[in-house]
Amino acid sequence: MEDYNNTEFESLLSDKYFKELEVAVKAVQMACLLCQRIQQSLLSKTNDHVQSKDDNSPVTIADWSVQGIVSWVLSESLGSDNVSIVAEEDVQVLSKVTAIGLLEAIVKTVNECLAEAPQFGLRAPVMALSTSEVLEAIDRCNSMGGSSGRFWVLDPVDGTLGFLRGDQYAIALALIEDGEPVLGVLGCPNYPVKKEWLSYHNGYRRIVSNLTSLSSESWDRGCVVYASQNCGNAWMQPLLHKENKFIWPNSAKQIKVSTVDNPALATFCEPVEKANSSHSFTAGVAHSVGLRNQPLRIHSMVKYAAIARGDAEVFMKFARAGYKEKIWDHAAGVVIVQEAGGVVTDAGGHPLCFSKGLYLEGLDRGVIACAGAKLHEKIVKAVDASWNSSSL
Ligand SMILES: Nc1ncnc2c1ncn2[C@@H]1O[C@H](COP(=O)(O)OS(=O)(=O)O)[C@@H](OP(=O)(O)O)[C@H]1O
Ligand SMILES: [Mg+2]
Repeated sequence: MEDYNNTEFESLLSDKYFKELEVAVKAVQMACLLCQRIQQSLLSKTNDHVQSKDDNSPVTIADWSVQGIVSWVLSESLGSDNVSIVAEEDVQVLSKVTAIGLLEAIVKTVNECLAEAPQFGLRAPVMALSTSEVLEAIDRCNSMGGSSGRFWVLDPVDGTLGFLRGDQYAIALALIEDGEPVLGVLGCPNYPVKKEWLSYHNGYRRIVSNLTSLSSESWDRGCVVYASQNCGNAWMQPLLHKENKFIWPNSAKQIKVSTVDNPALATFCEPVEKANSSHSFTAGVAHSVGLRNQPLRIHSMVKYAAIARGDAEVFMKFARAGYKEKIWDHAAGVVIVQEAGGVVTDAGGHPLCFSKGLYLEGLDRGVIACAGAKLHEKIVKAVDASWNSSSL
């Protein structure tokens, strides 16, 4: 990881999407702070057994509120006529009479968060947004994607389980133009900026910081990683801390994938839940290439950030037959890994297809992201060789 360098950032300054990137990074930074607060209050309750995403759960409030603020910030800065968003959550749910309490909590959370906009160099609403204005912002997230024009893709809280467990989750925002992801921004509110902290479970890091009154700054909790297509650079910024002012692009550092190209020396990264990706299949592939390291299991798209930052070399996701991968679970991560020097394809070696609506249509078996082309070629071959003997 190298320090921020003006010459490299020049390539972004002249980038076609520079304005969009700046607004997207600021919106995701704001959303990260919102999610950190909600996750903190969730974990400080005696309610240790929260394991579901019921209608009024904190993660539901976080999901909708992030959708509201990202949509509002993008529209305010870029013009609402230019903003079309595909997002995970279905707005119909909020129109139900039974959702009144939920809606009140969302409006409050959105307004608290938007009041902080000036800290990020953005305009806050003149008056607190009304319920109908919040609903209007959320309702803008009704695009169905497609192969032409521009649309944003948002996963407001990716890795619901990680969020509920006090572990990793991501806020993922990408811009797609004519079917191609051109910008990717991943907010990782619990992913440590310093690699040394990675070997400790997030719960442990939290306990240590409470016991020793280490502030979250001391272990640099949380970062935003981002990239613009064809810039050949990807960047990481720590999350903004209380009272600080966000200066674009404050303390951005360039990130690069690992240089390890021998699969036997690589670290594999995969979903935590074996229901989401076959652990036995990926263990078989790992074994076949002589890999000895334990897999790094991380909730959510933070896995893409881990590859882009060089914390792991291979990310594989092989869902059960019949499951269709969604575009919002991959778009941001793909741009970031590719610009950091990595390669992302399906198991047939084809690029992921973001132009056919909400799903990665035509995906061959699963997703493979690697730190470089040589390593990728070897992993694709190993997957092919293991596939026929697998039960997937
Ligand atoms: N059965 C199944 N198979 C594959 N993928 C699934 C499945 N169910 C859900 N999902 C999607 O996976 C998203 C969570 O990503 P991960 O698989 O990386 O999560 S985890 O590490 O297992 O927690 C998760 O994103 P969120 O819903 O935003 O959390 C889902 O979109
Ligand atoms: Mg998701």
